Amino acid sequence: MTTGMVLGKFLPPHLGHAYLVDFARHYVDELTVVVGTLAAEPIPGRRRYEWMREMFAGTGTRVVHLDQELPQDPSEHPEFWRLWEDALRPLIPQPLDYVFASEQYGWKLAEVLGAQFVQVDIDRSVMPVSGTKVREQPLAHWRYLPPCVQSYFVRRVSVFGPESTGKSTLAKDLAEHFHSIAVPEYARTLIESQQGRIEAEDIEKIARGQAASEDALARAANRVLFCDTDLLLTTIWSDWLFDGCPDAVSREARRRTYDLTLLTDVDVPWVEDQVRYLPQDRTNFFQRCETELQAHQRRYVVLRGSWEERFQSAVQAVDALLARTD
Ligand SMILES: NC(=O)c1ccc[n+]([C@@H]2O[C@H](COP(=O)([O-])OP(=O)(O)OC[C@H]3O[C@@H](n4cnc5c(N)ncnc54)[C@H](O)[C@@H]3O)[C@@H](O)[C@H]2O)c1
Repeated sequence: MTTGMVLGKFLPPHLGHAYLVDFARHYVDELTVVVGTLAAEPIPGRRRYEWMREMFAGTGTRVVHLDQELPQDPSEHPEFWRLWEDALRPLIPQPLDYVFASEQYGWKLAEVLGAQFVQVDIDRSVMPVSGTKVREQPLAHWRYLPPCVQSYFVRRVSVFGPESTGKSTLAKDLAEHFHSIAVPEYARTLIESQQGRIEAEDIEKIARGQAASEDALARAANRVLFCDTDLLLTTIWSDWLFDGCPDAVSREARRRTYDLTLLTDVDVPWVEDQVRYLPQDRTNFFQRCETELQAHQRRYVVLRGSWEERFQSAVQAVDALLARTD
């Protein structure tokens, strides 16, 4: 039986790393992937370790987490190699036959661990991507990211506002225009299943369903996810209808962040349907929406005018968002 090891920071994991790990696991019988992380790095180590576990689940690959604060380059410490050997030995099989890497340091690392070095793609010619490039411009390297990592970098756009102002249609139209997807409004699903009734206890179910749907679809989006409403709007509805909102829902609403919010104004005709509550209060509701967006320091754009004008303003705002590199 042959054994091997891949070591990396995976900051974040991308398809170049996936190629290296897949190569290695097809080369040996038993592969260990060591996810080495430092506390000060920009993406939490635990998350990277979980991503790598998810990416190779069911393949027989062992993924382990090394979160010791080790020097990162031989120039940083006179005992660099001994420190790394001591840290790695307890995590890897004995004996270790092969070390796989696309780095020159692989030669020395293999020697220290008593293994042979297998060089994979030093020039990164198969998957021309790096962690630095992904962190600098995640959207430009989208196709090199696995779905779990895409969901971390996806830009979230919330379509927000009073009822009957075209939110659902706009979210779907935007999704189509940007070749992505829209998260449907979960309240509608729930309320329709109750023949139009809503009670205070439904607020938590609505919030849970909305959040679950958003998180599920974040993995399937193409760079930008359009959310037909979000939990902040659920808290406003809860206040409006039931004079208060469960703490858990308010907390979760504060925790969730959006890169852009499109606030739809009420200068369009009212359309009646089963899931409608406040025809006479749309203007007040709109004002409350704007106040809450400001209080939560959300970046937002108000959409006004005809359906076409709203759509064009929304496209412009999303284009600007996708062009941003921050
Ligand atoms: N610099 C050294 O001499 C040295 C020696 C021993 C250990 N280390 C430590 O090893 C750890 C891992 O470092 P890292 O920066 O190599 O991790 P990394 O996450 O950048 O890379 C992990 C592995 O994937 C390979 N890889 C990256 N992009 C690839 C692509 N597009 N195609 C194919 N393969 C690709 C890398 O070459 C490496 O072998 C760090 O903690 C580092 O300090 C460094």
